[in-house]
Amino acid sequence: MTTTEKHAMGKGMKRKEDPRFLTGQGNYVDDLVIPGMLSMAIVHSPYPHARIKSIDKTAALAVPGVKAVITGEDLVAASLGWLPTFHGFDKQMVLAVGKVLFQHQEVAAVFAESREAAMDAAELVEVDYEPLEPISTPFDSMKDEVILRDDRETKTNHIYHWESGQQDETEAALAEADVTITERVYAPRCHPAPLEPCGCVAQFDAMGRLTFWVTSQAPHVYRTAISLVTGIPEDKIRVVAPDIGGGFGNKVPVYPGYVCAIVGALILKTPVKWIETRTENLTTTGFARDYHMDVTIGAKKDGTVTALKVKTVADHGAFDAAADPTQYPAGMFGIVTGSYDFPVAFTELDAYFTNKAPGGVAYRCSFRVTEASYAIERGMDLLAGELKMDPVDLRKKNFVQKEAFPYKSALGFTYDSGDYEGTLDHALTLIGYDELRKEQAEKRARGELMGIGISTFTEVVGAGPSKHFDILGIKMFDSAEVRIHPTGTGIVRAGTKSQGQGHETTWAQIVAEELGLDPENLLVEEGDTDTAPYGLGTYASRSTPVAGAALALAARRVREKAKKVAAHLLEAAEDDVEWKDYKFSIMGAPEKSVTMKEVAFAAYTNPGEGNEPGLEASLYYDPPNMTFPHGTYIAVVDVDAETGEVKVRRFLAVDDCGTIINPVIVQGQVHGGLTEGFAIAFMQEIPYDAQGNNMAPNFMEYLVPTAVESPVWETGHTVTPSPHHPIGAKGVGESPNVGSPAAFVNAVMDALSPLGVKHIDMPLTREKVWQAVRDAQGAAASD
Ligand code: PCD
Ligand SMILES: [Cu+]
Repeated sequence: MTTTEKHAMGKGMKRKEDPRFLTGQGNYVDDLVIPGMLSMAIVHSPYPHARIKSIDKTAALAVPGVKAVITGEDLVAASLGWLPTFHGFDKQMVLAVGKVLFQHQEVAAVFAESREAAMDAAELVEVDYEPLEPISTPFDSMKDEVILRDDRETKTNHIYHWESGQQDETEAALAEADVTITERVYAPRCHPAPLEPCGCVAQFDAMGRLTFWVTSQAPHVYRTAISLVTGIPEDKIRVVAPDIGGGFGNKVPVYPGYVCAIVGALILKTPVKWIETRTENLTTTGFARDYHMDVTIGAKKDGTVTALKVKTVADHGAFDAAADPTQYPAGMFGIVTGSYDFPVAFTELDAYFTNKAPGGVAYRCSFRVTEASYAIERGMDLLAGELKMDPVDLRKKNFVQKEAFPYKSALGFTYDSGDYEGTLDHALTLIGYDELRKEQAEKRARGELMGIGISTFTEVVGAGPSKHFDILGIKMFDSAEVRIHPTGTGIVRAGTKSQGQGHETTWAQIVAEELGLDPENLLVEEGDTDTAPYGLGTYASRSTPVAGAALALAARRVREKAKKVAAHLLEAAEDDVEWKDYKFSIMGAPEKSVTMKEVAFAAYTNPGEGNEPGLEASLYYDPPNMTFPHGTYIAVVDVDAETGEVKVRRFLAVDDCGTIINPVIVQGQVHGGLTEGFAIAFMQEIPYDAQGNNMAPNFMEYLVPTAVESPVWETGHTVTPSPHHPIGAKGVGESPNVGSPAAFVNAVMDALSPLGVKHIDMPLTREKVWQAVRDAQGAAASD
């Protein structure tokens, strides 16, 4: 077996990056130390809503080692008071001016010789606040009794209205339906909480060129954004994202701290480092979800669905800093019809300001896909309950059929491919569904609460075709560069940036497969804007669908060039040379062949007359469509009626992400995402009390499950390639987070259904489950 075959596509090659991580030698932003570097700390507002009467820097400046304190007014004077938000509907204050709008909002920045001095001094910045009435729900906000943003012309807390689909037809179909269900389901405000918080180092060199090391999922977009905000010419900016300890969508937006660090480095003429604390990460940077969704489904008696309506109220916090593509304020929420063939559908959304932190990032979700998937998968279970049908039968009855692809959904997406029933059947066999239902019936007869929850989700990932998708006007393509050295090794660069996903391995595998080289000897480099081709970065599971395609096509371009050199070496006409079994050979005479390694050497030493020397290519890829991964997830739970405790006894995830590049990495992605989905379903929320206080500002309140709490994950897969992707691959990183919350909740609701409990909003904490059981028993007793 050749090294290519050993490590090629579909093989579970060990992750090339792991030796560095496993031996503690990763290179994170906080590892960077530059002589003379200052540390920055931020002053945060204790109030969710207050007028700033004055700020006194005197005491802070007196702390030994403190070099400067800047406030919002200083930034406004330098025309740096506001940041553009990604989709361009709003702007965000860098440091508060006039008013603070959420608890923990950034008010001032302190620069000092040590982190300790900066933090001590931050506590001594005296801000005189006049507290104002806070608004902590969008339902209060929509009354417009208090207008939160006086900087905006429109005197309302309403940010925007978005809708999609056929309203009249949907209403008519719902009116005619034999059965309808309707339920408000809430996707709670949660937080990606990467283990490494956000941070940066800003340094200007003697020529005035800025190098900015930062925890960024999208370094090129940062470079452009920094240039647009600060006026520094883009060629005078280098953004470097070194190793990143998890991103999960949190490291897509540009944050106020970054602007402050750059300003500090500029005025103090010395490098500045800023590393967030855990509390800063949880309270000020991109939250996720916070969607209140009214789901209505209409169906015939036999279970055939006839219409879907979803009306959402979205809480965007103090600034509309949601990280969504420009033309998609509610992201890809239009995927809410899921895996089901709805003849008509209508969805609308209204977003409001509140005195809560800004964000609305795509936490392991291709922009609001998790919310949409949760809404439809809960809705289908509620409908099954209403019709007294098995949720499996109801789903099978309504699946988009395998033959129907490409399938145009009622909300306008063209699904590329899928085999929903095949995947579901595979999952039912793997988990032994019929046996489980039998066991459940026996337990129910004994009064025990066992539940089985299903989610058969469809996702949309790989933004995107540039005619529809852009961020700040920058089209969402991606890029790759492949350069092969004389000895047949090489360097591969892409516009993406791994935060733990394993691109150093999978990108090498894609190129190795196309070129017949050893992926161990293809160095993958991402994240440095001085060297990587321009790309939109890694989030929304777009890297494999977009950059993965660019890599395969760039490698094929290299192969085309190599073919000319091969023809020269084989003394044959180019047309008589073919690429087969990872080698160039003469058609009909396979014994005459040359390897890519031989061709690479010749490309630099003996390319042949008229052939361009060297062996490299770069390519920008604009995908024709997105990819639509799907899966069937099944959770089995036991609920203790006495304590409200839920035990996830089994959890099976069968994913279909098209062609698999590395099955071990895919399995790791699924395990990680399921653990996050489990946390979201059972323990994680960033709640605000009625006074606007953030009630989960640290890991004592915001719970992250360890291996002890997490269930054992069972996995499986089916393979339905994407027809338009050069290697047939779809994204997978987000699927487990998108598909699992509904499976967990459906399982708990199935367990509680004998008591008549229909729905509980996440997180399904012991208290909530216990309370629901008690309420149901109380209601039964008083009947
Ligand atoms: N078919 C297939 C697919 C895929 N793959 C693999 O897997 C991974 C992933 O992929 P994707 O799906 O494409 O994705 P990406 O783009 O790369 O990434 C992103 C994602 O990813 C995930 N995962 C992870 N992991 C880790 N470790 N870390 C992190 O941070 C993270 N994050 C998360 C998130 S959240 Mo967003 O951002 O929210 O939107 S989105 C996201 C890579 O490596 C690849 O290559 C394979 O193999 N095959
Ligand atoms: Cu989302």
